[in-house]
Formats: sequence, C-alpha cells, structure tokens
Amino acid sequence: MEYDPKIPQYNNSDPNSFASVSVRDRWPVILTQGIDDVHRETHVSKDEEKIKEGKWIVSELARLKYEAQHDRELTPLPDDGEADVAGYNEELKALGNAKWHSVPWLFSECYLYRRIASTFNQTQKWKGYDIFARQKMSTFRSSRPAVIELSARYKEIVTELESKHTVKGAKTQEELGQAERILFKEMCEICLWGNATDLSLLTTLTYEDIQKLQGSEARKASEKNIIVNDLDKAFNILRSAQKAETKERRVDIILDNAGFELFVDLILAGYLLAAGLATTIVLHPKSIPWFVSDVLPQDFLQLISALGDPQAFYSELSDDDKHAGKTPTPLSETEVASLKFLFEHWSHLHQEGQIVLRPNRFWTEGGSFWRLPKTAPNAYEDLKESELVLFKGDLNYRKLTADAAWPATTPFTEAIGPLGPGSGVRVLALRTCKADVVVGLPEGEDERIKATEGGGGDSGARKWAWSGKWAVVQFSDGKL
Ligand SMILES: O=P(O)(O)OC[C@H]1O[C@](O)(CO)[C@@H](O)[C@@H]1O
Ligand SMILES: [Mg+2]
Ligand SMILES: [Mn+2]
Repeated sequence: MEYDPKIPQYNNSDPNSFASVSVRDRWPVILTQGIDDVHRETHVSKDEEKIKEGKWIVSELARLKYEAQHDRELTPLPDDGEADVAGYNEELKALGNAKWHSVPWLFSECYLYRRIASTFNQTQKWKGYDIFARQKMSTFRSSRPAVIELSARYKEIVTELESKHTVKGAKTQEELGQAERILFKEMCEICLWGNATDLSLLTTLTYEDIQKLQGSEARKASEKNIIVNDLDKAFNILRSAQKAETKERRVDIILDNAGFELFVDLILAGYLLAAGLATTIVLHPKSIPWFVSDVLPQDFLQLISALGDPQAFYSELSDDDKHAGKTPTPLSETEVASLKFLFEHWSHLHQEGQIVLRPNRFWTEGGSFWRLPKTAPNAYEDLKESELVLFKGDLNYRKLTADAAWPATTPFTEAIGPLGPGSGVRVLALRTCKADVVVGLPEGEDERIKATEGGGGDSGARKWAWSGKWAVVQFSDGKL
C-alpha cells in the first residue's frame, strides 16, 4: 500500500540530511512557539475549564518536545475520535519501536503535527484550536507591499480579460496567443515563489526580508533559479482543452501555506477563470493545523474577509512592526479599490461555485502520495476528473516522491510512482526546494549547484536544496 522502499526514504538519523537539522533544531523551536501561544491564550481567558485544560495542553506539548529532543520512542496516538488514528498507529507499529532520531523523516514530521492536534482534540474547550493562526495572519500583514502590488496588477489584467477578452498590447491573434502564454507563466511563477515565505522555515525573517522575497523585481531575478520548468507543457494542456471547448475544465490546487501563498494561489485561480483556461478551480486545504503555515478552511475565509475591509485589516500592525515601534499607514483610495476588487471577484467566484474548497483527511495522513489510489480511492477518482492538478510547495513534493533518496536524475514520472504514467492524473508540482529530495534534473546539474556557495560541496549534504532559493516546476501527464 505504501511506498515500497527500493530507494530508502530520508531518515532523521542521517546527519547529512535536513531531516536531522529538523528534528534537533527546528521542531523544538516550533513546539516552544506553540506552547507560548497556548500560554498567551490561557492568560486572557476567564473560563476556568479552559484555563485548566490549557495548562494540561502546555504540559503535553512540553512532553512531546522532551521526547523528540531526547530520542524517546514515538508513542501511539490516543484515540481522539478521528478515523485516521488507526492508520497512524498501524504505521507506527510497522516501524517497530521507532525512536525520534532514527525514523523516516516524512512519517515522523506528519506524526508530530497529528500528535499536536490530538492533544487539543482530547479537550472540551480547545478542540480544533490552531496554535499557528496568529503567526499566519501576522505574516500576511507583513506582506502588504507585495499584496498591494499584485492586487493592482490583478485588477488590470482581469478587467481587460473580462471586458475585452484580450491581454493589453496584443494586436493580432498570434500576439494574443503569445501574450497569454507569457501571462500564464508569470502567474504560475508568482504562485511558485509565494511558497518561499513558508513560516516553518523562515522563523528568523524580518519584515524587510519578507518584502524582498515577494516583489516583481525579486521574481525576475529568481527566474534563473527555476532549474526545471515545465510550465509550457501545462499551458499546452489547458489551452487544448479550451480550444476543444470542453465544457467543464477543472484545475485543482493541492494547497500549501496560508497568508501570502494562499493569496497568490487565488490570484492564479482567478486569472485562470478570467482567461478561460479553466471553468472551475478546486482547492484542497488541510483538516488540522499542519506544518505550521498550511491552509485550513478558516484561513481561506479569514483572508477573504480581511480583503473585504482592508483599511481595518491594515490598521492593525504585524508583530514585527509592533516590535519595531511603527505606526500603521492608512491605505490610499486606489489601494483600497484594488483590494476590494479582489474581495468582490473572489467572493463572487466562491459563491458561484467556480472556486470550491474540498477538504479531505487524506492530505494529513502520515505517508506519501504513493498510497493515494489505495487508501483514498474517492479522492483519487475525483482528481482524475481534473485537467491539471497543481501540487504546491515542498511538503507536497516530498509526498509525491515518497521523500526517498532518489538519484537526482531519476525521471519525475518514475519518482511519483502510482501517480505517474497510467494514473489518469495530470500532475504539476510547483516547488521551491526546502528539503533533500529532488528528481528530474539534467545530468550534472546537482553537482553544479552543489559546487556553488553554500551548495554543500563534497560534504555529502545537498544543502542547496534546503533554503527555498531554488525551485522546480515538474509535469507528469498521467496518460492512461
Ligand atoms: O510549506 P512547505 O513548502 O511545504 O514547507 C514545509 C517545510 O517543512 C519541511 O517539511 C521541513 O520541516 C520542509 O520540507 C519545508 O521546509
Ligand atoms: Mg511550511
Ligand atoms: Mn507548508
């Protein structure tokens, strides 16, 4: 059912892997921040029962942190009433007394977030509580300059497409075709780099750093860092379906992070609909707080409502700005108008059922996507209906490739196993690299980048792939 390890998966025991940095350095920080958040929430509560449970949660999270840091065994998840507990515990059993420092990275990291969720699920007053919500919203506030830049551009493009069915400046049909291809690629690249602001990695980023990552200048400079780019293939698929006048043309997005990344996902979604490259967009969020910054259904609703009253939203400061002693600058009238345009466009598309949110517990299971056809047949059948399924971000890529130590030249179509040729699912991974696994590279490319500064050299570690500086956009047709 699961990935059959012809090629071993990355393991926390490997000192050359980002896995080992994660378990030793990053997870304790993430858990400490979670504990702080619960403290804060408990502090302002007047509800005795909630306070009491809050204290218990803090002690449970501290225990989890201790166990991970001190290489204890992973314990079975308690029955918190959810159906996925059994699956997690079976996998844990199959791993045989696994300890934190010598367990497959992918499973242990999913287990970490599932275990946090189960702690909250076991209480009455904290069920479903999202310890990362505060961080997610605050980082979105910090993205203000990029959000404003993009909303102005979006308003212009969508207005042009919807009123004149053209791209500004295109005169002949051929020019229009070219312009549409370029625009499509630009929208996808915005969507790709939106992933660079993932919260779990960039815990030390300042406001200025975030802004630098997001503007259009930064994007142009980063184009050379996309080491494999299959966007033309993806465009051809959507274009032929459009030409064939297929009535229902769906594009799915397996979402990654909330805040700025979700914002750019919606930019892409709205663009595809306005350009007629899709008729429906199905978004797949997570069902529990996941890898710090991943999208939950409520993150979607919160983002939309923030845009509905942008002046009020930006009258509050992000945490970083508060610390820096800044005061909020009101938005100009034009800025308010473009943000409200987004709000209206997206709310309308959502109400009309052209943008749909479709959660499934499959996305927060412990293993790779190799199991999709077997363990989530309904989700699998559903994805086959789509013209193109976009998998956003690093974790989705790790799950597609089973987080295994493939040689970097392994074809992408091979590394995604059952979702490759014959699956009936058209896959497009948009991934900034933040972990070891990478496939589908031309011969010599891995070595070339390793030799660049900070690339890892001869250390045996593929360090270049950890920082989000490099990206891959990879396509698999899935032909039956
Ligand atoms: O939000 P993303 O892009 O999936 O990134 C999640 C992060 O967490 C990790 O899984 C590591 O903990 C990395 O793969 C990545 O840095
Ligand atoms: Mg993340
Ligand atoms: Mn994520």
